[in-house]
Amino acid sequence: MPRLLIVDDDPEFLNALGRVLTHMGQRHVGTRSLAEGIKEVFAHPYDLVLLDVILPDGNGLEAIRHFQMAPSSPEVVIITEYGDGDGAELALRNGAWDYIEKPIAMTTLRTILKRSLEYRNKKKEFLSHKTVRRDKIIGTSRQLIASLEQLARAARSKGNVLITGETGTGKELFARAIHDNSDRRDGRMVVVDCTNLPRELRESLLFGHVKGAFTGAHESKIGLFKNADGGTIFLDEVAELASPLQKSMLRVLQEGRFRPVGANVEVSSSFRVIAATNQNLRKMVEDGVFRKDLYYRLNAHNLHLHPLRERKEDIPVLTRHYMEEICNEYGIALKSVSRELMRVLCRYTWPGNVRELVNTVYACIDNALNEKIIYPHHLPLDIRVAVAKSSFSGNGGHSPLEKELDVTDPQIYIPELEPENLPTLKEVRNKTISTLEVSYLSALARVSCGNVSKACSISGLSRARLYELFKKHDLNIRHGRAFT
Ligand SMILES: Nc1ncnc2c1ncn2[C@@H]1O[C@H](COP(=O)(O)OP(=O)(O)OP(=O)(O)O)[C@@H](O)[C@H]1O
Repeated sequence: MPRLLIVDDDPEFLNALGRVLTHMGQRHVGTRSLAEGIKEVFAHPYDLVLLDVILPDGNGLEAIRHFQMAPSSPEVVIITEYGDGDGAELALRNGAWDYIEKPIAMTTLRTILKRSLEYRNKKKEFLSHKTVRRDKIIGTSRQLIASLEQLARAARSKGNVLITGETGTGKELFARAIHDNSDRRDGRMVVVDCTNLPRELRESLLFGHVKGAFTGAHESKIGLFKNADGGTIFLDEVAELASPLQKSMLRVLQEGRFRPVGANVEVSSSFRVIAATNQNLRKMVEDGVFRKDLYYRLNAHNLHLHPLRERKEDIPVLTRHYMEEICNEYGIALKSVSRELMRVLCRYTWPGNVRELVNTVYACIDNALNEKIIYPHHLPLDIRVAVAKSSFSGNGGHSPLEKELDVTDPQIYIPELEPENLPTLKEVRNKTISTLEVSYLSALARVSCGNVSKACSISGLSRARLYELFKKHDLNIRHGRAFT
């Protein structure tokens, strides 16, 4: 049964909401400050946190990520007395599931609980790899999980798929995953780069030809569509298909039959099409430069991949994954990523998306030579320049994730204080270190997916010290994605 945590400093509201939840049969716990709430969520697994905004020790909107970093990574719903558009935007951008105003109508509460818990179950299913083998697809952001859901749906169905997204977002990677998860996985996935089809040879490349069909056709040859028989054909950059080809392609897609160049009879092939584009194909249809009928044929399922700048949460995990992979490829010891470097990576906008990130990791490793830790000065100059420029552009380029990584930011951990209650420096220091450790351990549990050896290698901690720290903070290591 799902567990809910309420964080609200108003005892009356806490009691009233608690009674309603009990009446609904929901298990719940109430806490009255951010510190208490964060401690609770790190100590026990929760599915949903109902979080107030104005709390005695800080602002709930700024603490959303801290709750989500707990081992059970709960969904967060913001509940506020003073709702406004900016707060709602900030809440959703910081990863909240929803933003609602008090007093809360029973129906609203019911709907939110139902939807968020349903979403959470689905997410669990995807993350546990049971419904879809995600293979090399790395990332845990909400956007990536949504794309994985679309992937699973597309893989189960027989319809064609159109994958959209900017360059380097992983369209080909997802196409392969759809094929590998579909019932055509034993057939081939044939890739056709539609930008690169030589004009005079394109029909023969796609549909094949018979001997003597044209000068140089010394042998009969089957084309790419026949090669994909029983499998999948991946039309990369489909927006680049020349108009005459769009017409023949439509026919092939409709009939599953085509005539090789110079042949008298048609051949058939059973294939499924996955097409990809970084263009706005719908707009091209409206502008009359792409066939509407072909567009609808291709777009039985649409899978959209978000640019990396909209899912910065994936940057650390992708960076570490490729750092490990490339160090293995080079046969060198694993290099670690400094916090400063990660901060710069999270500030950059990644116009070339994951491909650019992968190339950047290569460049950093090359530039670091024998150094064990990668720092910002190992980055390619253009990235350092872009980030430096953006930090003078008003907001300092700070993303919520960057703040999250900046675990030493004292504002996060020192509550607002009355002058007469100012604690000693030692007390503040101990509290800050303690909060920092809790934050770090939970992040560690998440990035190492519960693998103790990996966690020790990332953190530089011995096994004994790792367990000691978990115990010290009363974190239950058996829960959620904690260590096994
Ligand atoms: N979620 C991801 N996890 C791991 N690697 C990824 C992910 N997304 C993309 N990549 C990697 O980024 C690189 C680019 O991916 P891919 O070629 O699939 O992008 P694309 O969208 O097809 O690009 P283009 O539009 O330029 O053809 C590849 O090395 C791929 O493995």
